[in-house]
Amino acid sequence: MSVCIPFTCRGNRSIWRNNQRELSTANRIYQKESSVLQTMAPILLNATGTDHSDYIEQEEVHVKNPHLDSMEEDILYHLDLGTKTHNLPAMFGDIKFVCVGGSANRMKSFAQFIHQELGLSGDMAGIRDICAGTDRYSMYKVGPVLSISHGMGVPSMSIMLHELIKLLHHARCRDVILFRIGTSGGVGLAPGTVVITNQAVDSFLQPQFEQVVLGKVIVRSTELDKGLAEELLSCSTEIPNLPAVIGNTMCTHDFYEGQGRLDGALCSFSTEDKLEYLHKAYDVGVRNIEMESTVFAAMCHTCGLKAAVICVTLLNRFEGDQINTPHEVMLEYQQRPQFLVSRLIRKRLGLIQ
Ligand SMILES: O=P(O)(O)O[C@H]1O[C@H](CO)[C@@H](O)[C@H]1O
Ligand SMILES: O=c1cc[nH]c(=O)[nH]1
Repeated sequence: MSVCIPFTCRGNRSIWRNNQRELSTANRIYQKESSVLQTMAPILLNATGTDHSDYIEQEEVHVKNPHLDSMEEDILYHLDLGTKTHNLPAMFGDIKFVCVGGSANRMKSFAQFIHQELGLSGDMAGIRDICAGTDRYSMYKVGPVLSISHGMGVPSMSIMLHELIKLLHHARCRDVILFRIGTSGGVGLAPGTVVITNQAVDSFLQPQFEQVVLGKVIVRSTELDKGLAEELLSCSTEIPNLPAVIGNTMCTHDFYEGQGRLDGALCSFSTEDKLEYLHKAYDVGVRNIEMESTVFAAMCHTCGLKAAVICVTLLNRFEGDQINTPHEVMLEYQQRPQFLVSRLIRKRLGLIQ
């Protein structure tokens, strides 16, 4: 008996509701048979190849770690979840869309917004933070959508993603799509423009993510799903006042010097040096700068997960460094990636044309 209920992304709302009913029946069975289920994971835990095509054929969530196979229990420490303490297939088995963003408040607002957008019943005012037992990340589940904060920078995103991908794997999720909905500095774009990432590049403008492992550098591709990016761009044309482009996104390890800002506590370069760097980035297609896209793209790509990065620009970096946009305008800007992702989700669920 598997609790992984087939889910048709392009199906309609009633299919999803039926799946909810089946899932809760399955969960009751799970509670009786959890020991049997422990041995039935359909996931290739011990996949060790390096070629992405080794993993992409089945649309399951692949964990590339053979050691997990022999662990009796997996504690997802920073999410305050675990395989023995929580019935992960019951709690998360129906997840199809995962939206991540830096701020805990933004991801709570997104959960409330998507609840309304999906036309679900119930009061969302007191929505529960699934990770409330830890103050590292916040997580909300709304039907087939999971909304999670990741904090700022690559290490924070990376820790969250390790545990999120294991969570999706333990929960036996299938056909999951991940979106990063964030903010960024624009390069040659009007503030408020949404950039859908074509390629995530590092500070050397290379489409790769470098991780130091046992004192050696491992390089991973930051390829994102081109079809998904085009689908998002097409959704943007259906939403009024939502300027969007597809462009490359530079991911840095710092907000100030690392992004060529002249206004940090330290600055070792001139205005001319800054502009030369930003123009060099612009010439290779960079249209925005943020701080997590490379590790997000690399980890999703390696694990065979479809992913997209959608960040609104808060300023045009050719024109300045300080973010002085009024608070209400900033809030409206931050909602733009959410509107876009919501539209795509509703289309995929068959709720709108
Ligand atoms: O708005 P979020 O998602 O936090 O993303 C951007 O904003 C933060 C810097 O202000 C960095 O995390 C950067 O990537
Ligand atoms: O300039 C900016 C704005 C938001 N986030 C960034 O990382 N950089």
